[in-house]
Amino acid sequence: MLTRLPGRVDQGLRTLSRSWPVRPLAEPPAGSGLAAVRGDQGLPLLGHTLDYIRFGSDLGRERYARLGPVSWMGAFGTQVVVVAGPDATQAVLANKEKAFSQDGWTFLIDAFFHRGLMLMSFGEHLMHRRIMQEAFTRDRLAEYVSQVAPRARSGVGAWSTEHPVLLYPLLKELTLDIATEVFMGGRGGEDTRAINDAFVATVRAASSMVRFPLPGTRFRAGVRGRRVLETYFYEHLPAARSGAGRDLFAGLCQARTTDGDKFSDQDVVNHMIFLMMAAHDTSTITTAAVTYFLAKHPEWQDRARQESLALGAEPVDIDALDRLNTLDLVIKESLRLVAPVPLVMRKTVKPAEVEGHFIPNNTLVAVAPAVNHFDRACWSDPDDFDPDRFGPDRAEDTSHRYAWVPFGGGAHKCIGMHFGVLEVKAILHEMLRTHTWTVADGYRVRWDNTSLPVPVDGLPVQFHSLADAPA
Ligand code: HEM
Repeated sequence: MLTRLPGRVDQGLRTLSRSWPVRPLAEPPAGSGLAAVRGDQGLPLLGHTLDYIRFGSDLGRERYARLGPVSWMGAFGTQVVVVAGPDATQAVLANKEKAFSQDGWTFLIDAFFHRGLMLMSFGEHLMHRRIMQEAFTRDRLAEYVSQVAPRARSGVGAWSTEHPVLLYPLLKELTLDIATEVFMGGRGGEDTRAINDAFVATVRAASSMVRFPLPGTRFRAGVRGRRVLETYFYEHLPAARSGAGRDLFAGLCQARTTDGDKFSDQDVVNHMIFLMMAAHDTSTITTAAVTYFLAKHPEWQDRARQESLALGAEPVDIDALDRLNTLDLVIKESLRLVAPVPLVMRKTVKPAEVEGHFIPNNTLVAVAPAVNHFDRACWSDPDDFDPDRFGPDRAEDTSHRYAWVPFGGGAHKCIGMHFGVLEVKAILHEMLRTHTWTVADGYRVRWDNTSLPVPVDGLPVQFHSLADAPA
């Protein structure tokens, strides 16, 4: 749908986006020496929602170049301060003065992901994070990988090579399947379809334009989906609590800090619902982006395949995945070019200063990691696909601590980062070991930014079985 817009409509939207009168958000306190944050409302009510959906992080890049690292815009029916560039990102995410809470997320997704780890702030967050960390140790990750690998194998093995397939929905199905295994230990397998539907409804609702449970809306479906998920997890909780299961659900039940802190039943259920959401779309988007870039750059596909074939046909374990160095470079580059979480939300709990700008109390703040990923001060030719930029000789990602931030930074840095990359690697390893793939000549994927970026057209890919390849 988005791709069919004629070029002149895009051009008109771009011109409109830049044409609004720029004004200060709020006057800084007299004598503070701080500058006002400058920006514009955009369309009444909608603000810049439409241009964001259309242009995604390109909108952030344009505003960063024009308005600097701290600006504001109308969005989500309110005013949002947008922070971009590595120094400003560091100021917000490192949060030294404790001026930024997670309530920026609460505003958007609390109805569905109530009391997930990412929605907690300060002392309470720290306590919950310490407990959750126990479910993400390397030993635990090794167990999860041992459950991912067979699922990846059977999933990829079933994909058609007869004609082009829409990769994105296939990957979504596969990652949901993997989640049922790794997160739930296959428990409640008979309910998988209903749970998947409920889960999809909650995720879709998070990006709903309508923010009330009116009949027929995504929001209402999401609230219902949340209820289904709660019932489901509470039903399976006693078994997860009592057994010695090695899945994530059991891991959260068993997690204890050295001080003996542990999760209540309610905590476990809330965290599970959030974790499913946090893990699912992000890993799917990353796998889709890597597949796309490898199709566009067959020399990298070949290079990655050599390493996968060298591992042999045994299902991979965590140590084997760690040896796939080329895939590591490609995944990092794909996460740079297509950051699955392009905005990280915060809200001020007191007046704050970022890069000499004054942000009033109670203001929504959106940090834009995707903009940093194209900053010419950090990256050479940032629009090019060039995985070697992450190699030891160039290490462009170390040009600034906050140059490469697909997983965020500071106290809320993604707790599932290693698991996410391992899952993406396990799927791609299986794809590389068994197939080659291409996209149509001249094809360029377009990302829909209504929620997290997803390929507008489902990403058509033609797979060829390696078994059929000439020797
Ligand atoms: C490629 C995959 C992933 C990407 C790009 C990603 C990205 C992010 C980002 C940017 C944040 C920071 C949010 C903030 O600062 O407010 C975050 C937080 C989080 N992620 Fe991920 N994520 C990925 C995979 C996963 C997976 C697989 C899991 C779980 C198994 C997970 C669980 C979480 C949790 C629980 C948080 C909140 C951490 C906290 O607030 O302390 N993520 N993720």
